[in-house]
Amino acid sequence: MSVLRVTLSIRTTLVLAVLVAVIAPLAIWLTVQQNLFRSAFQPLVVENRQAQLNLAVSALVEPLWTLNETGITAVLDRTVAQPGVLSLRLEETRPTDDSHLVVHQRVRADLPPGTVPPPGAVCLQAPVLREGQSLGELQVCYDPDQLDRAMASRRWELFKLAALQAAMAALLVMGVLYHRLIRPLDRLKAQASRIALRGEEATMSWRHMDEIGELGEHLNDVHRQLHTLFGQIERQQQALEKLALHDHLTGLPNRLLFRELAQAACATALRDGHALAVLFIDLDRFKVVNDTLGHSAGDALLKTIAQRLSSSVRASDAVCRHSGDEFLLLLQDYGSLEQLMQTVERIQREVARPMMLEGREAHVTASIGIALLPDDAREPDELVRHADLAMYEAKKAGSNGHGFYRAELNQRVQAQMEVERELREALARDEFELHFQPQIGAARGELLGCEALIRWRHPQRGLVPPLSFIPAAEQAGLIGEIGVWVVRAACAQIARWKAEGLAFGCVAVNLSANEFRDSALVDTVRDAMQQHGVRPDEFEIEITETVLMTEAAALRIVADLQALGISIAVDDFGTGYSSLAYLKRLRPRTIKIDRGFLKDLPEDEEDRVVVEAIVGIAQALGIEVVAEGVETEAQRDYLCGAGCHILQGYLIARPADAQQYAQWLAARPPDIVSA
Ligand SMILES: Nc1nc2c(ncn2[C@@H]2O[C@H](COP(=O)(O)O[C@H]3[C@@H](O)[C@H](n4cnc5c(=O)[nH]c(N)nc54)O[C@@H]3COP(=O)(O)O)[C@@H](O)[C@H]2O)c(=O)[nH]1
Repeated sequence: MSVLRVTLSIRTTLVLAVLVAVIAPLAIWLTVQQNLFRSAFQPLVVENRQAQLNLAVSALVEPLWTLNETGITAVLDRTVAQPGVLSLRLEETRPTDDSHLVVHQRVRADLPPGTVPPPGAVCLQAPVLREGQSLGELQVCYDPDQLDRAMASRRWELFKLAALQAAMAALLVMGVLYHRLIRPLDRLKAQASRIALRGEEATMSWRHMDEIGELGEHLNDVHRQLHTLFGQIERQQQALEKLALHDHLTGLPNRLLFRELAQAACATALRDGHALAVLFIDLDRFKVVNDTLGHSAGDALLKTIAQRLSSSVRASDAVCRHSGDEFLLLLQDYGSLEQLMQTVERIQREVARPMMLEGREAHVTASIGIALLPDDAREPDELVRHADLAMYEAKKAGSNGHGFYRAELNQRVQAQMEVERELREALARDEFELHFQPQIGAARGELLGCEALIRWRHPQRGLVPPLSFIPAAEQAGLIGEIGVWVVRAACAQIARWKAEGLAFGCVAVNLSANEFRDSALVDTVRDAMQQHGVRPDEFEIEITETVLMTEAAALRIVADLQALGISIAVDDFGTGYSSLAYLKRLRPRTIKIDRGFLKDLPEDEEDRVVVEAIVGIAQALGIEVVAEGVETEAQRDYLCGAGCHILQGYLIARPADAQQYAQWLAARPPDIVSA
């Protein structure tokens, strides 16, 4: 069903309605009036005509009798001038001479002469009698439209009167409607528009408390409520925006806002040729403070540093918390490089000031990397990345340092990223392989086992040693996947040797510190051993001392591995913290003296002292000592004499792939030590 949409405004509708309401009754009234008039005046007209005729006839008796022509003419002229009379005709009958007929005719002055009676005229006639004797006959003809004419004239008068009344009524009604309806409606409309546009001045005063006035007051209420509501929403929105763009702990802009500020600042600096620097700040020793004094102290420290950084630079510069203990500074128009360095040193001095946390004095320092626009980069993300690289480089040189970005840092990062990409591909293409280096008993030379050492068979570069890719894998977060591969590959190899009937002893694998962050390592090892039927005495894990010192979860994971029956060897012993407390708690099966202590043996006295001390401690704790990197017979003899239990090194065999190692096992002399 189609809906007819009426688009007439209320104003137009009301005007039309008022006009119809005034004109229609007026027209009806006029029509009724006319009919009433006609029916009332019709008989009067007839009577009036008859009376006129009678009057004229009476008036004619005397002149006709006396043959007074002047009198006759006067009566006739008077009669024809009567309203409604068109013409008259008097036939005179002379008493003296009947045969002689005198006829008098009159026509109304505005009619052409000779038309008696005019066509369509209503004619009345009567004899003129004197004492029963006929003196003549008078015929008077009347205008048939006399009444209509009279009515028309009256109708026009009535119409003018009625129109005047109607106009006055319409004006009155329109005036009332305008003041009480149309104008208030217009005001309502304007008020609603202002509310819709959220105008401040939307409240209106309403004098008449009629329906529209009440509606207007309601709108005032609505406006007040909306105003309050919008105010709340705006405040909440501002709070949300602040939350989204600011760090909730320090209140500083976060990296999102920093990016926006930096974008605008870079554009202005490039346009105006001004200097601009981005400083990447990383706090040294924050982790130590956080770990020792607790997280609330760490939070307080970050807030203090945020205040110190903000007060160290101008209000036009931007300070932002990037993440954790990292901050970004945007220094606009910093002046000369010398002035920039003064600012950097001021920041470092401010950060390094001691502070009281949890009743204890604490202090941290700042490592700062600096990238400059436009020399180092032209857009914010790149400036931040380069400043980060410079900070990383500065930190490597020691804490509380600063350094500028250099292009070769980026090249190094590019190379690192390339290695990472290649490592991912290597994992996917299974390009890694394990090599094995034997470990033998120092006293009798019997085979005790081997160390599994990873190699990367690179399609172009050939066999790549682990030190060329393990650090990159650690940085790329790929060391976990590589560790899983090593564990599974070692277990699979053990299963193959067992299937071939080879006596291989115990296989030790190397795992990095990062791998001891995730307790899933225990499941990986258990699953691999179960899958390949490896016994716990056939499998060993080598960890470095630093793992135990730096990874909080490592001790728990090591304990879980030991609970599986797997033995632990502490690698590179003597190069790290060499904490006796850890040794006592961990109880590894072996410790491996780092080959750095062996290379100048037996000549170097200090190395001899270290080796003998390690052997002494190990013996006291019931731990066996592996001497790795044994290259000469003199080293071997000294180490055997010093009490080392196990030997590993080129003197016995170089690391070899599984096939060569199996051949070595099959061909090896029965007693290599005593040879
Ligand atoms: N996380 C993992 N680390 C691993 C893995 N495989 C090896 N590594 C670590 O890489 C480092 C270098 O290993 P590599 O190049 O294989 O060198 C080993 C031996 O070849 C070398 N060695 C052994 N005997 C001698 C010797 O007489 N002289 C000499 N100059 N070098 C010798 O020592 C390395 C073994 O050292 P260690 O592990 O400390 O016993 C090395 O730190 C490996 O740990 C892996 O799968 N995952």
